[in-house]
Amino acid sequence: MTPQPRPAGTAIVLDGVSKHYGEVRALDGVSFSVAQGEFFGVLGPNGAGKTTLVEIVEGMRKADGGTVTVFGMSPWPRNTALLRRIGVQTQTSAFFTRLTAWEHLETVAALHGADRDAARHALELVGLGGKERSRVDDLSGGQRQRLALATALVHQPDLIFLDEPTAALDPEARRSLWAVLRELRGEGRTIVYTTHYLDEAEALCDRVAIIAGGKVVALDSPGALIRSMAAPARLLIPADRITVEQARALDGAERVLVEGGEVVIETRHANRVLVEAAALVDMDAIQTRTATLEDAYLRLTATPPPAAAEERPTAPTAAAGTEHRR
Ligand SMILES: Nc1ncnc2c1ncn2[C@@H]1O[C@H](COP(=O)(O)OP(=O)(O)OP(=O)(O)O)[C@@H](O)[C@H]1O
Repeated sequence: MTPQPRPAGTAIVLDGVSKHYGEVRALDGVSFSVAQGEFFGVLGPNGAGKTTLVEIVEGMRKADGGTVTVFGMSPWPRNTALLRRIGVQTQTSAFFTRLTAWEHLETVAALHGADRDAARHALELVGLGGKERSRVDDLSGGQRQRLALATALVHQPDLIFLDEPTAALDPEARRSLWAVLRELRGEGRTIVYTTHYLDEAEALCDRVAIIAGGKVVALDSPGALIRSMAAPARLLIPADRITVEQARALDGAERVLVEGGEVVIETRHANRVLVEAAALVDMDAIQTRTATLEDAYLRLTATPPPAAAEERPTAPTAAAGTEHRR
């Protein structure tokens, strides 16, 4: 995404933050900071500790150890000076369901001490301008998601927490919400965004923290993470155009798989393999897929197989270096 000028300063600082629930160590010495104006993603498998982390920063949970500051203040105990600077959108956002979308937002704006113009701005920003007279009850799932976002934005907070804001949206609605999120970033707001949609994190985030087992296992821009993991590119060639043996013989081919009707060649030297493959197959038949954040994420969060598994007899495998997936 195009870099935008950022407001100077740091929005969030975490230093050695830990949290236990009984025996469960949900967070274990988490330290990082988020700059003002940054679009910051928090990624990780189920149970990694993302919600716990975000709730601690929001001031909804107390950490057991370490320190947290948001705009230089501690969010715990509940800090009312911070509340007006923070907007929170969750999967379970509460609505005044019997009101219209406009009445709902106007009410939320009034509770925050914001004016009607702010409510109007939030409604337009999320693309619900045409639905202001619809009752909240009558909105579709996607429209409710947008209203949840508008509700989090109505008081024009400096720092916005988004929890899977595009969950359950159709592809077109997702893309149009991406434009809204980019606009928020363009306004210089800081965004902390939790998601399992890695394509979305790659498209939107300046940096992402990948959390696994309560620890930060990686933190960088999506591009830098992809490069640092040296995840291979994939060349896809229809299986009726090239044999697995021919593919394996190409200089630079590291792994060859058959997926559906395609021979898939994984390589960190895509150009070299492409030139070689083009001598055997029409170039138009070759599709190239470069590595994505999802590839890097899967490598970073891969759980090693249990030790006992090594002692189990191994199942017969396909030819070395070749795997078949269906
Ligand atoms: N209130 C709680 N009491 C006990 N254990 C909890 C509580 N909340 C979370 N945990 C545990 O703490 C760990 C981290 O949970 P958390 O909800 O922070 O993970 P998460 O990354 O947000 O997961 P998900 O992606 O599934 O929402 C998990 O093992 C979870 O079972």
